[in-house]
Amino acid sequence: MASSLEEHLSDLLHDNPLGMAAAVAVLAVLLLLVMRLAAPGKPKTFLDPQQFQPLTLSRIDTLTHNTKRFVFKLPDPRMRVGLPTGQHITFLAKDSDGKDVYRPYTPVTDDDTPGAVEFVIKLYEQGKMSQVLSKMGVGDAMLMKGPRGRFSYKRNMKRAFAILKDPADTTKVSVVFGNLSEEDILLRRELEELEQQHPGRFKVYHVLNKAPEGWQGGVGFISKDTLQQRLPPPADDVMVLRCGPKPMNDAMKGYLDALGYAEDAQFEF
Ligand SMILES: Cc1cc2nc3c(=O)[nH]c(=O)nc-3n(C[C@H](O)[C@H](O)[C@H](O)COP(=O)(O)OP(=O)(O)OC[C@H]3O[C@@H](n4cnc5c(N)ncnc54)[C@H](O)[C@@H]3O)c2cc1C
Repeated sequence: MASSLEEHLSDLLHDNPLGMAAAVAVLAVLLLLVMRLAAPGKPKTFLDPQQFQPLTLSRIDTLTHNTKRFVFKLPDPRMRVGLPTGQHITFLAKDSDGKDVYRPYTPVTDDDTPGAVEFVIKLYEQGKMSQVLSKMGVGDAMLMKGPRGRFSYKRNMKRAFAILKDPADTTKVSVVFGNLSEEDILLRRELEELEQQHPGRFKVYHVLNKAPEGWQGGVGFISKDTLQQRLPPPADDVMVLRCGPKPMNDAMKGYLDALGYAEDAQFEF
């Protein structure tokens, strides 16, 4: 039997060497695939809450006069970052004096994205981490740890912010977005696209300190009246999330308290 199989293979190779070579190549690829699938221990997610690990920068896009998108490559193209919605990642770097600087950042890619994680970061001339990020180039590494944060989102948890791609989630989102000038509005096109794709479910209202002539949105600081007009009134299924500089967050908390939003219906990142 063995010798007849050998003879058969030898005849086959002799008659059709290219076909045989292709069959061997296909078999080798299949074997590799089976070995990869069966390989134990390859992590599916990157983040480790216990330790900082380096991620290599693979692309930098300039978005506005002071904001860049930083794309980091995960160690395996199939790997995901491993960050639940609403949580953030801590970056660790050395400042110009050699001291450790820790800063939190929230990726703009979601946790289904394989092989990469992207951040949109505003860079401040005097900011410690901003200075490190400004000097980074493709191929440089940043130390990251996570997930971090007290807020974790569950579908339909509250009308807080939606997983818009989840058709079973009926959460409605109202964003009041304050900026200094029109040039400072980040991801404006993406936000407008979300409004168009989810009419009645996703709304953005822009407020500018310095508004151009003919501006349709709010002008000045975000006021108590703006919040009253643009947010759903307090209710058991309404939650307000604040994110911004401390003086602004403190002012918003005062307005939200006065408008009757309960303590546990407010969250500050
Ligand atoms: C949960 C969470 C998620 C976040 N996610 C993001 C994100 O996705 N993208 C993002 O851009 N930011 C994000 N932030 C903000 C981010 O963590 C940092 O606070 C921000 O990048 C500034 O850090 P920095 O070290 O560059 O500035 P810092 O050194 O902390 O300085 C902060 C400010 O003080 C000013 N300043 C510093 N030193 C001086 C000085 N000597 N004189 C005058 N002014 C000075 C700086 O110009 C800057 O305006 C997030 C914050 C939180 C809490």
